Amino acid sequence: MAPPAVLSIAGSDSGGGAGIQADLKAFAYAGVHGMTAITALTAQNTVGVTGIHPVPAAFIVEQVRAVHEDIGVDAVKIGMLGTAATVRAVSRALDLLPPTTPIVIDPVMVSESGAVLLDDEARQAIVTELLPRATVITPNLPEARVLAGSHQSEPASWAHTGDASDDVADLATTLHALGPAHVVITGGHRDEIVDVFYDGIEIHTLTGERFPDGAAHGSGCTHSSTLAAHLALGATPLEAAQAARSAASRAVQHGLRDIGKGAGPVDVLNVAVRALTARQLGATDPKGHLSARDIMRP
Ligand SMILES: Nc1ncnc2c1ncn2[C@@H]1O[C@H](COP(=O)(O)OP(=O)(O)OP(=O)(O)O)[C@@H](O)[C@H]1O
Ligand SMILES: Cc1ncc(CO)c(N)n1
Repeated sequence: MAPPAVLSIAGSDSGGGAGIQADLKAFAYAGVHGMTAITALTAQNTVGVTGIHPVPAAFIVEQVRAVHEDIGVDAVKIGMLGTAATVRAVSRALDLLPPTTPIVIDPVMVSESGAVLLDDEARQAIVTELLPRATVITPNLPEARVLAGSHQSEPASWAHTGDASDDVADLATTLHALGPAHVVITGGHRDEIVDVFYDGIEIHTLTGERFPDGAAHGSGCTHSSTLAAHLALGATPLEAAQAARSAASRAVQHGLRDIGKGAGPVDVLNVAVRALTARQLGATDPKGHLSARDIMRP
């Protein structure tokens, strides 16, 4: 039987750490077929973003139409949007899909390296046009504060610092009132790594080990894509959020610290390949960097 087909509507990261490049790896790790509708090209590496080239609105819709008409879309993950025109195009594109299609929105605002990936008008458009359509939204703590209206986006202050005074559960409730069916506030920006899940009734805290942040570029993209994949596979939103937390956390644990001069990319696939290799061949490469081809060899 064919695996579910999951669509990422997101930006491209030329450095291969975040954006659609991370999303496709997360889809492969989850065992679903990944598809993409690219919203913007970024010229990006581990240190910064040197250029952003938005895709014309009509062409964003065209990409979604193409995959919907032939392949079908079992769940959607939405990442970097950039401009209000793109937000509106994505909203139009979602109108093409059956209304029951699970939609996961990661309201990407700032890259790990500090670059602004969403302008002010687009932020407002996300709140009015997209949040009410979401099955799950997955902001990190600074994004949650901005969406809740309590903070302006101030990239320089978005360091990974803990903020004990912030009541994350209250924030989740405030965001839920904006229309999404479920809210996950991810924990990467706090001292303790706890994802907070809210379904409109109960708060659940998803705990786990914190690994050093050295190679966490793409953790949020890996998280939201895994979540969408598991919804497509039939998991409940809470189960999907747990699977997403676990995949993102392992991807940070095995992140590639030696790639680039900044925060290295997370690595969700290599984890899977190593695990398979160890199980199937009873051995791993001393460096642990095996390709899928290596494990397919007779
Ligand atoms: N250092 C870490 N150790 C373990 N898990 C982590 C770590 N950092 C992030 N995570 C997990 O990764 C997922 C994404 O969280 P995070 O808050 O980092 O997203 P983000 O800030 O949107 O990511 P990005 O940096 O890609 O924009 C969450 O499930 C979170 O718990
Ligand atoms: C294209 C893209 N999407 C998302 C992020 C957030 O990590 C990024 N840095 N780049």
